[in-house]
Amino acid sequence: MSEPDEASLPVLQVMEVEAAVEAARAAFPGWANRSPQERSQVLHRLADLLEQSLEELAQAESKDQGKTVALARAMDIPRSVQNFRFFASSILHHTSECTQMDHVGCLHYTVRTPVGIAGLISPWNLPLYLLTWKIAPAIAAGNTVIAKPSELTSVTAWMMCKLLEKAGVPPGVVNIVFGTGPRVGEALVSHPEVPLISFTGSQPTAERITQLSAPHFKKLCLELGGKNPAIIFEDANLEECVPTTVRSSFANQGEICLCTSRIFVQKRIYSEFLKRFVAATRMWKVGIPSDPSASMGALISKTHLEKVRSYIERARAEGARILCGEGVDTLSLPPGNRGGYFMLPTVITDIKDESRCMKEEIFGPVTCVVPFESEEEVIERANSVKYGLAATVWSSNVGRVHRVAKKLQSGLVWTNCWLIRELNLPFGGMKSSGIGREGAKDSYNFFTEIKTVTVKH
Ligand SMILES: NC(=O)C1=CN([C@@H]2O[C@H](COP(=O)(O)OP(=O)(O)OC[C@H]3O[C@@H](n4cnc5c(N)ncnc54)[C@H](O)[C@@H]3O)[C@@H](O)[C@H]2O)C=CC1
Ligand SMILES: N/C(=C\C=C\C(=O)O)C(=O)O
Repeated sequence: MSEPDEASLPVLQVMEVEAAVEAARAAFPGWANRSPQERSQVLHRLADLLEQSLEELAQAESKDQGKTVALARAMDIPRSVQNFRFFASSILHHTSECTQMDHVGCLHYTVRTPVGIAGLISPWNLPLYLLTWKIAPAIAAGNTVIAKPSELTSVTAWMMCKLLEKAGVPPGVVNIVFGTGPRVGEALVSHPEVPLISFTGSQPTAERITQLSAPHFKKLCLELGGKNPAIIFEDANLEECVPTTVRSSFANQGEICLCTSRIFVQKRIYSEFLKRFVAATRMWKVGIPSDPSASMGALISKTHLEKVRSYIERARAEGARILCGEGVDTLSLPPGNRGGYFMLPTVITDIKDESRCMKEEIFGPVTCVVPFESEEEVIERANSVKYGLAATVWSSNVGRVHRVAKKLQSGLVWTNCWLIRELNLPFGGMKSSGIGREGAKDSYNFFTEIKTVTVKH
């Protein structure tokens, strides 16, 4: 067969979504009727196979995305394995509600059933990690899925496809479609037989998905960006706070929706914190992704690198100070890698809360540090952006930690730590950071329909 030409590619990709819907529709009754135990066994087998391919997958993820192999090996692939193991186990433990109305002789209970064909769309920053975070709960609950990884990072999804049959996933249960958002993503979102969409990515795309889904009243779970504050009180343990805040700002090149990008430091410790933070940032080595001593690899694309750099330029033009990183320090790379999309982790200060660098998601290795005086003031400033995804609070005062956590408009608050994940509990954001939550019970609720049954006796 000859290669398709450019003009026929969009049509073929949309036809692929149609074929995936047919396969998912055909597979649904058989898969939904299996017991949770049977589905659980299949998920465990898939987890085992992914784990056996850990090194190969980590190398591929790094090559495709730009992150270090060390991070893919320690975080992305193990978490993908854990996603399947976790939902293989949690699906066995759900219970339903029951209430009685003895005065009218009635018993009421709820039943849950899988929704049908789930549409899953994931981004490029944590490719297999986020794709499996959606596939695992969806199929554990008895749905069939059509999953679309980002067109920028599709390789590990394709590698996983080759393991599905071996794991015993019946044909048609997991369908992975490849292609761009406007072509393949929209064909999936607009399809009348796909009643549910779980999406992680940018706010403009989420808006488009919401518009396309509206005529069909689809169930939506949208996990979007953040402009995450770190609030550092004067009684914080800086020994722990500084290295963790460097990690929370620059892990995965700052390309995690949970990364810190606004650091508020109480005035009394501001200079001391800045001194230590800048020194620790300078130790955060940028290197080629295969370098085991590198903390950070390359950004995802030239376009993205330019976007991230443009924020630094903007801050400079506004009179902010760049303390380290881009334009201040020299990036040292082997000659063959100098054309890559690398940049140094960058710390900005003397910047106003109204600056776009303090308001908009940059999604790169850039963080701003500003001082604050009081608890009330910092809560108001932390909440003054449109996002509400993740915050960190650093203090040794237990009462304050609880008080501040409660007042922050944020779906997640980590105190004296960052990115310690409890997969049982709800994950997601408020305000423009999205709608819906994922996690053991929340994912189960999202990927099932509920029905109330009343029995008169
Ligand atoms: N979780 C997060 O918070 C993420 C945030 N971002 C933010 O978004 C910015 C842009 O990154 P992108 O990769 O362009 O994100 P994006 O939102 O465009 O892409 C995410 C996924 O949505 C798909 N998609 C794009 N347009 C679509 C449409 N019209 N219908 C259905 N699916 C569609 C893409 O193909 C990809 O699989 C980043 O610079 C960053 O600020 C990006 C990735 C993850
Ligand atoms: N959704 C994202 C990160 C999630 C991390 C987790 O579930 O642990 C993101 O960066 O887009």
